[in-house]
Amino acid sequence: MTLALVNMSHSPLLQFSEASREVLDDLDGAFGAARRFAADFDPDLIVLFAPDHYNGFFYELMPQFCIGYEATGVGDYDSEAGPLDVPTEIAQRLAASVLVDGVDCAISLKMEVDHGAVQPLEILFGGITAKPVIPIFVNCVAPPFAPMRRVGAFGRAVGNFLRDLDARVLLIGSGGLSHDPPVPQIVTATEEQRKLLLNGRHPTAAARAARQQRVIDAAKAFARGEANIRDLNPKWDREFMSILSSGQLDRLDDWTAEEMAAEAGKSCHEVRTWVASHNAMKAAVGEYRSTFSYYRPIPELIAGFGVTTVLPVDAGA
Ligand SMILES: O=C(O)CCc1cccc(O)c1O
Ligand SMILES: [Fe+2]
Repeated sequence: MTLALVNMSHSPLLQFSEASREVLDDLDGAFGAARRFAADFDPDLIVLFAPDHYNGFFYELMPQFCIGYEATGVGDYDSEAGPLDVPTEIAQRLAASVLVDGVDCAISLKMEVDHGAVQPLEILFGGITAKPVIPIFVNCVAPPFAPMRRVGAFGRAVGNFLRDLDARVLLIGSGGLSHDPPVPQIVTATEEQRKLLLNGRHPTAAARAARQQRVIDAAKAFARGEANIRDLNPKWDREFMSILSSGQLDRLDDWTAEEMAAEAGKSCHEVRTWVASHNAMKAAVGEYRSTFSYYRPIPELIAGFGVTTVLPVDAGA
């Protein structure tokens, strides 16, 4: 086993925003650093912790964690559609091992993934089939949420399996830090939104376009300071990132979902992918160190945007 980790925020607004050249160039610099890190590491396998935004997982049956044995990109926001290259046999052994380790985890023989899983693969590797990847869904948008200590335990169970796997594995955690994009909420949903949240699989092109346009318009208003969504919280984001880089992951155990959303917006729960992946890293390798870290609050993307790369302490300089 040899491990490396990349955590990165995502935003489908990257392709649809009015962010300035300066902002996009700055962000591209961070993507470049993460891309070089991934290329240097040259993984045999990617283990990708990702949220879903009501494209593959719905309230009809909402797990907290799900390991994909096969997976397909749905192509929202022009993200790449089609099958991922999932090594099914390893995914099966991973799931069995996580269960034996004491964390109840769903499996999917036909997972559908959205920009949350696809965007980091596109940015780091140029596409969804460039490398074998095991996608792992972590519920980050649909309350109620697993307690943070459970997210940690899940990550460690994944790490315990990877420790004994004979492969170079790149862990990825995908998702924003503080942010509050207008994803429909079950408690305030209209009749039509309720249908989407319950089982909105495979919407018509028109329905998808309308839904996405709402988010694109909200981003433009937010950048002008006019949207009715929660502000980004750079202080919270920086503190969260410094806890992860400190290695003291148990400091996150008692964070409650309500406090997190109150401080950093409803979609800040996407940090659960960072927490799971860091716990996996720590369980597999022991001490780790950050080798690159970028942060910038980017309202045009509705994202406190972070990019970090991490190696085991004993991996050399
Ligand atoms: O329409 C959606 O599905 C939400 C899109 C979205 C926007 C900003 C940051 C994100 O992380 C994100 O996922
Ligand atoms: Fe997201």
